[in-house]
Amino acid sequence: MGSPSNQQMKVVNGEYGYVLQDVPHLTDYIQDLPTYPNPLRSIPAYSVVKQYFVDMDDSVPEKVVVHKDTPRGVHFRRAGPRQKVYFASDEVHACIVTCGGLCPGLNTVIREIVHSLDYMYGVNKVLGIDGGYRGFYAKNTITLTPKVVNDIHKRGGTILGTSRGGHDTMKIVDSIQDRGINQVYIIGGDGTQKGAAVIFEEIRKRGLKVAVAGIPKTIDNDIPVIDRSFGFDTAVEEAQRAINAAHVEAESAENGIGVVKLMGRYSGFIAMYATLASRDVDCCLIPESPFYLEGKGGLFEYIEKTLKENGHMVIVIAEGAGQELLDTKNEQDASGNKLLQDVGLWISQKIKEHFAKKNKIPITLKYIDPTYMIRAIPSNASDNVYCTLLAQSAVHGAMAGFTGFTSGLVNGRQTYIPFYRITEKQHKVVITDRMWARLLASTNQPSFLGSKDDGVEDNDEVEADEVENKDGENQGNKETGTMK
Ligand SMILES: Nc1ncnc2c1ncn2[C@@H]1O[C@H](COP(=O)(O)OP(=O)(O)O)[C@@H](O)[C@H]1O
Ligand SMILES: O=P(O)(O)OC[C@H]1O[C@](O)(COP(=O)(O)O)[C@@H](O)[C@@H]1O
Ligand SMILES: [Mg+2]
Repeated sequence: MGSPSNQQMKVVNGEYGYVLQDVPHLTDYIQDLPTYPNPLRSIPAYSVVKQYFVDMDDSVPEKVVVHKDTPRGVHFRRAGPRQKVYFASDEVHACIVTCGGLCPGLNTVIREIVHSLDYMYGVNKVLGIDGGYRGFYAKNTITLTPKVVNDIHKRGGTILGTSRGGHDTMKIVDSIQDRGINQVYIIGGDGTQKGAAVIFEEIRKRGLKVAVAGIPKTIDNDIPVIDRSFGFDTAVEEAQRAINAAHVEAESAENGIGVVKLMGRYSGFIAMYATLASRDVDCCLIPESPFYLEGKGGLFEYIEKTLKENGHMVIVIAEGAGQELLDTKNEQDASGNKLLQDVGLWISQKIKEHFAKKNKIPITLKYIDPTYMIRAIPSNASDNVYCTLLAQSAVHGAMAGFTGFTSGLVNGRQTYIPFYRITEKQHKVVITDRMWARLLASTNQPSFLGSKDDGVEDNDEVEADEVENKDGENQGNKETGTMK
């Protein structure tokens, strides 16, 4: 994707260093659009809520830890229903698409978009696009009604299907135009949101009255700005089952070692949180923290020491960890994501070889790979509520005429975030933050910083994040009540 256009970069500067990184609005490029009173006013459940409508000037700060002399900093527009809407109920023809890898909660988001459109705004023309972006021009659509989606939150996956690759901007926007769609809800990760940004750009160029709303999806929690991604909480919880199994197996054998691989292509949040939650893990390996096997301060030395002291151990490894140590083939998936080698299998083999060579310590190693089992389950209670808020915020935003935005939780508040902030970088664990230090303290594992080629100095992304995270604690993206 090229640099964001001026339309996408709407910045408002206020007093005392206040900055609003605003999102585009249909009126930015279409003049004299009619407005309508928000139909929520006449719904009994909502009409009793005091101050139900969000004030036009409400915004949410990106950083909540401040000093007395620092400027007020970057803010995002607060999400929620507005007094006026820019679509009449019977004028709306919405569509929903899910792209990229699976994540717990996708069906809940789909359900809640359909329900919010219908029950809050009286909209009953909603299409599901089958099989990701390419479904816009290559497949049939699915008619979505509250009845059709009523039970889907109990199922894993996405009832719409998903895919990688196949993003053809012109064909997608042609299809949107030909079908008379005027609200597009795009659920997906970093790749998907980049695709959404170019779709928005083309729609704006064509001058179409079409609102484009993104809902951030990533089981890896690798999307910046937002507190955490939906499905992450579920993934951490489900990972406990695999870790427990590894621990039981390891404990039951002499010199038992349990190895658990968890998802996390570039960001090790699932592994880090699953480790912190479990307390049975002796070593957590993530992509952000390079490690080495042999010699002083290396993994083998630590395994030997742990087996001697405890008689067993559990290792959690994120799928993207240690890839630089493997024979990587440089292959990509259809979306351009690097295809990874199975690091869990590799490390299990290396450990077995090491102890076989030593001949002194017989070990029993069990390797557990629950990655796709974790990804395919329905979302837990807390993620279900979170998905509902994300979906409702997206619908309120599109109805209010906002476009080119991702709905996201920032410091515990729902906001509208411009696409360029979501796609500009990946959110990663900062290994010099307190949260990683807590993990090292809890597992007692080596930091692997002793090696001269530990890679930390060379990791630009980590350094950039470190600066960003000065007020943070390596959780979602900053200090919040949700993920401390
Ligand atoms: N830079 C990009 N521009 C346009 N579309 C993209 C871009 N990167 C990825 N996509 C599209 O977004 C979709 C999902 O991307 P992918 O990386 O597979 O998953 P995720 O969105 O979960 O990161 C795919 O259909 C892919 O073609
Ligand atoms: O679904 P695939 O193609 O097997 O890819 C697996 C990848 O998908 C993920 O689960 C999520 O990645 P995306 O958010 O990019 O879809 C990664 O953790 C994992 O590396
Ligand atoms: Mg991705």
